[in-house]
Amino acid sequence: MQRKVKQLYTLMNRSQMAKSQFVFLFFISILEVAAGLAVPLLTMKLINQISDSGFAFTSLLPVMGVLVVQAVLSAVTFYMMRRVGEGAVANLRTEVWDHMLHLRLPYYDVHESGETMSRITQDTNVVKEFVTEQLVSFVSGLFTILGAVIVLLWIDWKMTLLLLLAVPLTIFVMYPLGDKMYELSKANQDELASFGGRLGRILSNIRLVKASQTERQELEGGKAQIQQLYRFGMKEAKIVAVLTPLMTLIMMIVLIAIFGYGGSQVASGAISSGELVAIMIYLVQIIMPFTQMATFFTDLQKTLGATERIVEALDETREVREGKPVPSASLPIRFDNVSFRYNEKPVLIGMTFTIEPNATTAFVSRSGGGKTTMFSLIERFYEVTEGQILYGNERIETFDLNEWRALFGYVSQNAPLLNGTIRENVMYGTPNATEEEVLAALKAAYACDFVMQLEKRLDTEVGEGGIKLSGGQKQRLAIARAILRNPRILLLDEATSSLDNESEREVQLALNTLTKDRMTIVIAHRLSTITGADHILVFEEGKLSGQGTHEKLLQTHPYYEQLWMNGRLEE
Ligand SMILES: Nc1ncnc2c1ncn2[C@@H]1O[C@H](COP(=O)(O)OP(=O)(O)OP(=O)(O)O)[C@@H](O)[C@H]1O
Repeated sequence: MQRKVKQLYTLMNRSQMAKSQFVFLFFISILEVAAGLAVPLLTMKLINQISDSGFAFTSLLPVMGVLVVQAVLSAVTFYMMRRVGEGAVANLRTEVWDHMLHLRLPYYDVHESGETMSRITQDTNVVKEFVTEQLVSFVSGLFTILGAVIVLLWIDWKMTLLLLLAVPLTIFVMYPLGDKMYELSKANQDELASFGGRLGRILSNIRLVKASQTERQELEGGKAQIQQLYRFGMKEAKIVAVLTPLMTLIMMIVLIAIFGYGGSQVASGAISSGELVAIMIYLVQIIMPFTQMATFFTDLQKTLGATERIVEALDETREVREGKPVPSASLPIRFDNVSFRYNEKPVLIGMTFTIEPNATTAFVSRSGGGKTTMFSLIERFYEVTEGQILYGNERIETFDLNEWRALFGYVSQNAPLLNGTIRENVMYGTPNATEEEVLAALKAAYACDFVMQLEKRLDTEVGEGGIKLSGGQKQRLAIARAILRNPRILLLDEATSSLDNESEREVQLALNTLTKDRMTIVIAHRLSTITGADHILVFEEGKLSGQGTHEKLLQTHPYYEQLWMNGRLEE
């Protein structure tokens, strides 16, 4: 528990919560509490005065004055409280978002995006509600209780001790329930995150779901999780349902005891009726924050659960971005005895080869042979398990990551598009491009004609993942994006796979312009598209089994020859 509270404290510190504002808030709430504590005393005075010398309007003024001051202070406290809390949580969200964007790719191999989303939105929201709503009212409640108890001790210490009997009783009730609440809320948040993950996964593949008619199956899966969430909710409800009336019950018992005792004191003349009224108002002032504290502790437990999950995510390693500047000359990329595995199974074993600048190099293997993995290693999405990859004579990990990734343009098999307009998609990664440059890139990618026929042209929305475009159109936009980026190194993954003959010819022409005098690495699925490559690397079983030009390989490499005869690489 202590460790978790410390975690929350560190997290709030990390969120750069404005300390000066917090201190100001603290003082204002003390003032508010002081004003509140003065009210019963002034009321006592008023009643005593009325019973001594009758009612006079002016004797009301002090109480009214203090009530107005208290109201103003309360408004300021509320506003400041929200300001500090909202500010802190905005910073926290920014930090989590920033962190998520810069995590190493392997994190996303094991965490679903929906789960990550829930961390950024829901967990931070739990922290926010706690900081903005509970924390300060807890502090001012604590002051109110302390102040009221001190004044009560002064008025009648015996009665106050009777009142304080409620404290151990309450702690006895609250502590075990609070622990249970913590476990529940963590399980609940985890389930919610996993439900978010499911939603993201299913909704982004809704076409597949419909085509496979798996709506019912997905509904059942979702329903099971919804039911689980319901059960958690109900368990939580049971605890709160018991806790709140239990607290009220304890308070009522104390109240009745005080009433009985106080009444007899007034009857015997030991205290005045003004004093009894003051005692009663103090009691109300104490009871209100006291019952609130029951939810404070359950909320604290909930918040600690959320905090732990945020801290877990923030503790994940980020990509190291700083490094040497990348040399300005085009240099070869060399794989020097590189081995790589994602988990247990090795994907690449002892690879040694060179990719020359200003040339087109093609990777050939059966499906699953590790071609995409090599792209990922070159782009530094993953790190090699053994050996090294060199740019010139330097290991690629030593370069500044931003500069390194800026070298690449990537056109992939499934042409990823983001939701947004055609313009936004082409300019993604090149935000400063001019209208002319965008149009030139579209033209070079043979995409200008179809874009100009669209009603809104460059401002046409492509839909989620480019759903409103054909496969070939998407691919040509991806090529236009790469052309606009004008990268030093071009990575092509089966760039012409979803085009008909006519578009394929056009795109091939565009690619020829794009690849000219540029280091280009192509993943080949159909050998016909790479016969003209300067250099072809053939991989088998995770190892390099041959290299050379198409003609040379046909003569010297039986496996390559066999692939060529088959005309296809897929199993
Ligand atoms: N993120 C990952 N985590 C674990 N294993 C992976 C991951 N990505 C790929 N693999 C595995 O690594 C092996 C190589 O995959 P890779 O995608 O590099 O092959 P590929 O040659 O590009 O395949 P294809 O031609 O079918 O696109 C495969 O066995 C695949 O299952």
